[in-house]
Amino acid sequence: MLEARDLRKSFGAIVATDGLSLTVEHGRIHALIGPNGAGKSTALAQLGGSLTPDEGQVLLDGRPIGGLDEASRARLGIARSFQISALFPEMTARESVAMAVMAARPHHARFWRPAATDRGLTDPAQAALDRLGIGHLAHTRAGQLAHGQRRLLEMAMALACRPRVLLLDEPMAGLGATETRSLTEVIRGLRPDMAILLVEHDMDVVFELADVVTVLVDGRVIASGPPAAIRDDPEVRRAYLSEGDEAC
Ligand SMILES: Nc1ncnc2c1ncn2[C@@H]1O[C@H](COP(=O)(O)OP(=O)(O)OP(=O)(O)O)[C@@H](O)[C@H]1O
Repeated sequence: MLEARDLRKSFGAIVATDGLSLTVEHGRIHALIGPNGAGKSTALAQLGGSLTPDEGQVLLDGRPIGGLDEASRARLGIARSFQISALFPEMTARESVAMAVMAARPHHARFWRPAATDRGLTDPAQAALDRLGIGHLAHTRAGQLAHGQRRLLEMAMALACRPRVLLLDEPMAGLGATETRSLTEVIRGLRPDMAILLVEHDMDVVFELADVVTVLVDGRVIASGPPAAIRDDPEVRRAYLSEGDEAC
């Protein structure tokens, strides 16, 4: 569904993406792992459209989308977790999600109608909050939510756009054990409906959820395949897994 073909991206002398090719398929969770600075976030940014590759192609359903910006890709169904810190803390959870729904609509000539009262926006927003188990927080201001609740709100905002492809950059970062458990179940529940690319440092989560694991080191793919094969791959163990979590 979403494909990267031979992507290359450098920042000065740093080669952050060095010929990355991967395919994220519908109904599958594809994890992208690797040590610090391996190029995971840079790869995600190129797929999401916030960063332009120096070379290579990004394709959705076989069609090149490299010329589209992040907003245009979102309208095609590629969602990325929003950064809640960039939002207004005064907005309620439901208003925040309603804004995300509006932004993802192809024809959002709705500015004359407040997002907070437009049922066409608030109903899907409430449904997304309910799906993540935070429906009861609909009228709580984003700035008053606990960290774990904010992460769930970010996810609700991404889901409210009914994405076909979901790009997740470290969704478990900063979550406690219980929150990690519940977000893992949420992501598992999304699998049948979309293609998911997951960048995550928590290896328990990765190996529990992923159908395919791609390992990046210095911007290059050193291995890609089913979790069991990746876990046993000697090069992966040497480069990454055997170094433990502190190598993440
Ligand atoms: N905007 C930028 N300008 C300069 N260098 C950058 C920029 N973005 C990333 N880099 C560099 O590119 C390399 C890859 O970074 P990236 O953040 O993609 O790695 P990562 O695998 O996501 O790391 P982490 O696991 O620590 O988040 C690193 O060496 C990083 O310092």
